[in-house]
Amino acid sequence: MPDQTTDRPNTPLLDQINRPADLKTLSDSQLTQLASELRSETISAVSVTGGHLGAGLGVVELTVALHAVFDTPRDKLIWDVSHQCYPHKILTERRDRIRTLRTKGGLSGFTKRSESPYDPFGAAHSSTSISAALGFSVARDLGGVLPEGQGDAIAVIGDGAMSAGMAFEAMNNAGHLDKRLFVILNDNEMSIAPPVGALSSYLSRLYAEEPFQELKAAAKGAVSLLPEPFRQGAKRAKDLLKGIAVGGTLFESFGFSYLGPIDGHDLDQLLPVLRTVKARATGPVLIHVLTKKGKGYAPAEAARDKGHATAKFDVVTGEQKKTPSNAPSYTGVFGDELVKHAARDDKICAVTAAMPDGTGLNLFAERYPSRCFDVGIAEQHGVTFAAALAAGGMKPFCAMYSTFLQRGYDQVVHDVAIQRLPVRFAIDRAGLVGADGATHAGSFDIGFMANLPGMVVMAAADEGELVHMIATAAAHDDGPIAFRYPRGEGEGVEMPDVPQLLEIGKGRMIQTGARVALLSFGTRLGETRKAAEALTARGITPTIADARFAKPLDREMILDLAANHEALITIEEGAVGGFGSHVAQLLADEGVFDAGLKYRSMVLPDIFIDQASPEDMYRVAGMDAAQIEAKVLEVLGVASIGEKRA
Ligand SMILES: Cc1ncc(C[n+]2csc(CCOP(=O)(O)OP(=O)(O)O)c2C)c(N)n1
Ligand SMILES: CC(=O)[C@@H](O)[C@H](O)COP(=O)(O)O
Ligand SMILES: [Mg+2]
Repeated sequence: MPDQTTDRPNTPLLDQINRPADLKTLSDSQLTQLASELRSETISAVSVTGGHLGAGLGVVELTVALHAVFDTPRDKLIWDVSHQCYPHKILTERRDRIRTLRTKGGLSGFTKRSESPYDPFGAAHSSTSISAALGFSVARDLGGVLPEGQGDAIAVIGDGAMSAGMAFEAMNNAGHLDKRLFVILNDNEMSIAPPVGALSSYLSRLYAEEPFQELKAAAKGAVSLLPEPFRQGAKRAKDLLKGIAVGGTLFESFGFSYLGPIDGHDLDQLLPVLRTVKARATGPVLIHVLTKKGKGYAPAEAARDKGHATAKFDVVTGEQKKTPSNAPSYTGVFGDELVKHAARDDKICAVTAAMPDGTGLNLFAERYPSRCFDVGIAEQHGVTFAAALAAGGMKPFCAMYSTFLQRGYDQVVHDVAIQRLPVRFAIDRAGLVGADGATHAGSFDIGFMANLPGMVVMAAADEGELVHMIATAAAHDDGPIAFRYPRGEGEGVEMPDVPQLLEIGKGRMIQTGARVALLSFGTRLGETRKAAEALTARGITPTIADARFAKPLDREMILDLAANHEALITIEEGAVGGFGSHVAQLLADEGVFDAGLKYRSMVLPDIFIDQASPEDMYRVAGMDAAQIEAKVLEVLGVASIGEKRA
């Protein structure tokens, strides 16, 4: 029951836990009680902050069991993606700050080395945990020294994350090195969307073949039944538990001992199994644990995404407190527009890497299921697959978040760009994204796409522009093309009745002024306009242009702006090495600096910016309207308001 005075759950046992070592003093039945309190505390905390709820609720018992059995931080507990780490944070000396999750100055929503010694390896992109656990195991065996010591390495990886190539690369290597390490496969039959692909079917078969109830009944005696040692002997744990032979598992062929499936919500199963493997394992062991995403909170269990991510919510009703939107989201505009194009052109198809809802392709999948491909968490494969779809005469839109496209970069270079294949990259979550912080910021795509020969790179300044760019990309058959747009809602502009086909490499003038030209690439155009208004009030009316293209550049427009203004400032939501760098290169090559142009480039600073609201993050980056105004004043040598007052 919640404590009515504070709106917080009653957690008498949890209140006595300051660190994981305290769990060692609890009996198994107290650990079960602790898990229940930990679940209530997690729900309560996320109701205040919003964030990733379902995954954490699914691993509450697992978190308790792991901390009760292993000795963190000496043992290295590595959470894959780490969106399920909130219960872990509560148990590892961060409960006092748990209601600051994902906010400016607060706890990160992911594990983070700089935050706690209990987070030995940061994550937020998926499928890195087995590689990391293997690295720790090898470092330990080679005598690597850490202040907290080095014990076992344990990776907890979800069924979605397990489908990615990197997880298999790591297992391949781990089986070969034969190091003692533990992989907990947390199988909840969910990714963000229902998982897809052969591995998912394989895992379902694994436990469909096991009469789970029988296994549950046998589990209390599991310790004595476990094979010894795990790595040897023909019989598998599951064979022993059930008394029949069902053949080797995929994981065993990688050199892992396989144990499971076990009920990940039952501490009577988890504790003996973990204690035994800790005592006896010599090589790599995979423990297959079945859990429910959203477990123990009805609204999450009932939700389509099992409470994967939520806004702040009312704990009693589960109702989310979403801020009403004033404009369509960029993602929504992309999803709607692509469906319209697909209706007219049956060659248009779409690829997502496990993010059908996040990229807006869910609508496409509904309407044109045979032309929409969720490839799972497999950005590398997704890009190459799209390249071959293009080579095969289709018109693929490869829709990925900027940050996740990073994982498919060699494929962008090697399979798409070098072969000049017309893949259309819809790059969502471009720029700073807010609560997910630095790991999810789309900071680098302008740089890494625009430096590729033959790649066309566009950025939408608003949702209307996005409509034009989708149409332009659909029509562009001569090589690859990319368009980027941010997370969240658009500017509220009037939507075009008919999409325009943009001339490749041509920008547009927004307003003509004097002395200084502001050349924006992307959605900073809104802040640029605000800055221009403030400057106009001070008697300086800047010229504003929207570049639309970082590659190819609108040379004519840029050189014209340079020739007719005392100063030129470029503004983009990306790191150094992007649009501004290309403009600077052009200006240098054309000798414009020799003629005395004052040039400044406003880019994301050379730091990883921690989570906050996107507005706050852009302020930290020095890129809001007031900071654009200040930059203009500085470059023109005009005293700013602050300086005048001083
Ligand atoms: C490389 C990469 N691609 C996509 C994502 C987005 N993503 C975050 S969690 C998630 C689903 C993970 O599913 P699973 O591993 O089964 O964990 P669960 O949420 O079910 O606990 C996805 C696709 C990501 N974090 N990293
Ligand atoms: C953990 C993860 O990678 C995703 O859940 C991500 O947080 C989704 O971000 P959006 O909310 O922008 O879709
Ligand atoms: Mg899952």
